Parts: sequence; structure tokens; C-alpha cells
Amino acid sequence: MTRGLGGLFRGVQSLTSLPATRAGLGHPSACVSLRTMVALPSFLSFEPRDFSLPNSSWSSEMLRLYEQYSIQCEVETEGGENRGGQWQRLPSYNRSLKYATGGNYLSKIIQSKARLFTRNIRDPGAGFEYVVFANKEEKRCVCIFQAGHRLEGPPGHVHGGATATMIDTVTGSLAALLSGPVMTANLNINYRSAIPLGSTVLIETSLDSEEGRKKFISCKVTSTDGSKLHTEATALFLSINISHLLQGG
Ligand SMILES: CCCCCCCCCC(=O)SCCNC(=O)CCNC(=O)[C@H](O)C(C)(C)COP(=O)(O)OP(=O)(O)OC[C@H]1O[C@@H](n2cnc3c(N)ncnc32)[C@H](O)[C@@H]1OP(=O)(O)O
Repeated sequence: MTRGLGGLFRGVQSLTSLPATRAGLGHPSACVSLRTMVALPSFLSFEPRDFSLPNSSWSSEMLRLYEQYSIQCEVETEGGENRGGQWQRLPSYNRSLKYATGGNYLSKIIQSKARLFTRNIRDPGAGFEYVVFANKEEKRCVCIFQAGHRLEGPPGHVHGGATATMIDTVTGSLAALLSGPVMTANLNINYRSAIPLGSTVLIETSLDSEEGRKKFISCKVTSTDGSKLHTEATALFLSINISHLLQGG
């Protein structure tokens, strides 16, 4: 299940050579080389909850689109091979650390109260409900996003910062899928029409070009039938070494 964004935290493996104290980790039990955590007791290595699966808050439109992309996804055969389908659903956890091998355990000791911004509202449907599908061959992603009532900006409509967060997340997911750990260096957004709270929208993103460590990505947010343009954006992501990040870089 973690295969989709597996590349995202390829760099976390380099984290395993850092003594935890250098990485700024305060917890006493973290004062060992993280390399020792590769062989985890099985009770600590269970799969984390995947927040991109349907829940009772999803609208019929959200479910319809989820089904539409799900049936175009690759499937794993009994022999372990991947067959058919151009798309893959990207899993979504409440901490990005959880994509790493042993990350579920690491997330309990590294700033254990930290939560991914888009997954920190527990009440289903109140905040960011979304699922991202990726087409790696075509270097693009589609996100189905349902904006909950806690994302209000102008009365009855989504806060521009919430829209920016989702654009950053979807463009960042594409950049990470294509090249491993990345950071947003630049994000330009044009807000064309407000998004009503509770509505479901599509966030479509694709790679424009790449240059060394740089990935230039564009994005648009539209109504699900494509008739209304809500937002347009471009983003620049730079590949990074995770150990640089953990050392405060
Ligand atoms: C888990 C599920 C998926 C979740 C996805 C969520 C995605 C969310 C991603 C984020 O929100 S990340 C958080 C917001 N971003 C930051 O906090 C980044 C802060 N900035 C940095 O850490 C550094 O500035 C950065 C890593 C982006 C770049 O520093 P580096 O030292 O690696 O690069 P450097 O400054 O040497 O620049 C390398 C090249 O990039 C260019 N560059 C850097 N920043 C730029 C910029 N802002 N605009 C344009 N070009 C830029 C720079 O000119 C240079 O070009 P050249 O190689 O052609 O000379």
C-alpha cells in the first residue's frame, strides 16, 4: 500500500544513519542510532490508517469520482505482479514519516503529537476530505477534494489558504512520486472563483518541465464537470536530502 509514494521518503533511509540527537529529537528513547530500528517487533510495524479511503462523510459525487478512478487503477495479482490500469491511488497518512520503513514506529517517538496539516481534523467531513490518484507514466495527478465546514474563509466559501494547502499537497505529491523527497520552493496562485464549502472539486496537476533538482508543476482546481475554473497555480519543487531537513536546513 505504501508503494505509491514509496519514493517520497526514499531519503528517509539516509536518516537512519543519523544519531537521533543530531536530528534534534528530544525523546530519551530516541537517543540511539535510528539504524537500530530497521528490525522492528511486528506489533510496532502494522499498517497505519489510510485516510484516502471513503468514509461516511463523502458526498455521492466524491464517491462517484472515487469509483471512476479506482476502476482504472492497477491491481496486484496473487503472484505479486502489478497488472493493468494507468492510475494508482496514493495512500494518505496523518504523518509523512509513516511512508518510511518503520515510520509508524518513528512517528511515535519523533514529535509524537505532530500531525500532517491536512489530516489533523478528526471529525470526518469537517476538514480536508481528499484522495489523490496518480498516473506516473503521464506525470500527472488528480485529486478529488471535498471541502468541509472548518475550512471557511469568506462566508460559506473555502479559505484561500486551505485551497493553497491542497494545491501544495497535490503538486508536492506528484513531485515526490517522480523524484523522492522534495520541498516547495515557490507557489504562485490565481484565485478565479470561490469554492463553496461542502462542494467537491477536482485538483488536476501535471509536470511541465524539470531541470536538475527542480520540478516545475502546474495545477488547476475546477468543478467536477470542468465547467467552472476555481483556481490556477504553478509550483517549483526542489529535491532535497531528508537529513538536511532534520538538521534544520
Ligand atoms: C506526505 C504526503 C504528501 C505531502 C506533500 C506535501 C508537500 C508540502 C511541501 C511543503 O509544504 S514544504 C514546506 C514549505 N517549503 C519550505 O519550507 C522550503 C523552505 N526553503 C528551503 O528549504 C530551501 O530554500 C530549498 C530547499 C527550497 C532550496 O534550498 P537549496 O539550498 O536546496 O537550494 P538552493 O538555494 O541552492 O537553490 C538551488 C536552485 O534552485 C533555485 N531556487 C531555490 N529557491 C528558489 C525559489 N524560491 N524560486 C526560484 N528558484 C529557486 C536556485 O536559484 C538554484 O537554481 P540554480 O541551480 O539554477 O542556480
